[in-house]
Amino acid sequence: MAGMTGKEFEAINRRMASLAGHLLPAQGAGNPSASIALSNCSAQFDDTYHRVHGDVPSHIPEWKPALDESGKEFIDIIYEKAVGEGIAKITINRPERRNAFRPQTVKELMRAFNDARDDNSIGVIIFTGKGTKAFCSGGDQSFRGKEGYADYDSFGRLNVLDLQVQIRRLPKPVIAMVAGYAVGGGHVLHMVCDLTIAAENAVFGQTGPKVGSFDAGFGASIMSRLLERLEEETIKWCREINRNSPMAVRLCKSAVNAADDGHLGLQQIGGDATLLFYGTEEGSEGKNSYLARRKPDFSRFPRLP
Ligand SMILES: CC(C)(COP(=O)(O)OP(=O)(O)OC[C@H]1O[C@@H](n2cnc3c(N)ncnc32)[C@H](O)[C@@H]1OP(=O)(O)O)[C@@H](O)C(=O)NCCC(=O)NCCSC(=O)CCC(=O)c1ccccc1C(=O)O
Repeated sequence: MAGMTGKEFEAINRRMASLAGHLLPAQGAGNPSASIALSNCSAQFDDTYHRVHGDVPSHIPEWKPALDESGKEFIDIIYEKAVGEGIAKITINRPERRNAFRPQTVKELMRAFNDARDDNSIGVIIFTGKGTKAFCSGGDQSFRGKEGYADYDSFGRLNVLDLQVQIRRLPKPVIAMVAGYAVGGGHVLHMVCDLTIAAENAVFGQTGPKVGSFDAGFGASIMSRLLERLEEETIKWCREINRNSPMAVRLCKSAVNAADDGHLGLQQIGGDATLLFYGTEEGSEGKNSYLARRKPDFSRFPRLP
């Protein structure tokens, strides 16, 4: 297991702060043990924002089982939504395999993430593993063949790569809630989330070479750990994020990833610009004139300096 450097810790702290929309105490930077302070950071502030909005509650919400639009039951995951608040929770449910993922698991995760993305009532998604021993121990090695991972109705493929991209591009914050091992492909899954909240027993690492695998993609990057009252802390972050403007949160996520993601990052943030433009009268004039078979009249829209 590798620890974080001060720089990495500072970077992740800044990343968390940008999504939650508040400043972190200065002593948090560069000190891994200061991640404990994150759990109390909103309570430490006596400012207008906190006077207006009050403290963020951390009680566990009432979770209701959810299905995606196909209505098919999930086998390898648990998909839930908090009653009355915009939080979805997606849990890998294979604790007997330390939540290793097989193709079935990955397919179900993709369906659930898709549903959470499309559900307007959801503002933030928690991604976790069942039990306290593991968040996820990576690809289930008993399903590994020469062409990748395959189960009864699939051919060999590294389908978790699609899931990684899906989470990275999903325009809502995804929080990894990690207890126990997050290793191999499981480590990569927490790395593609926007924030990781970890229990004290969390262990992060790249273990691929031990089993003749490796991740040359998102696998070798920052790591985080430490924090008690895991679910309460995670829920508190979800609620704080959900207090913010949804479009601003969406654009923050795009912006945070844009530079690292190159053309894909540009496509995401460019797509967000298109989305905003569709909501304007100027954008609508183009569509309306086309549908009405008339010339568009863009003359009433200013050419801003
Ligand atoms: C996680 C452990 C350290 C936990 O140890 P411990 O608590 O002692 O439990 P165990 O008794 O070892 O495990 C209990 C039970 O679960 C089985 N199990 C655990 N992990 C796996 C797994 N990954 N695959 C299959 N089975 C697993 C274990 O065999 C036990 O079963 P019993 O029948 O009860 O004996 C420890 O379990 C451990 O080290 N596990 C292996 C960790 C690992 O090496 N993971 C795989 C790394 S490779 C990978 O994830 C690639 C994924 C991928 O798709 C990919 C490919 C190419 C490029 C990129 C990627 C990518 O993911 O990004």
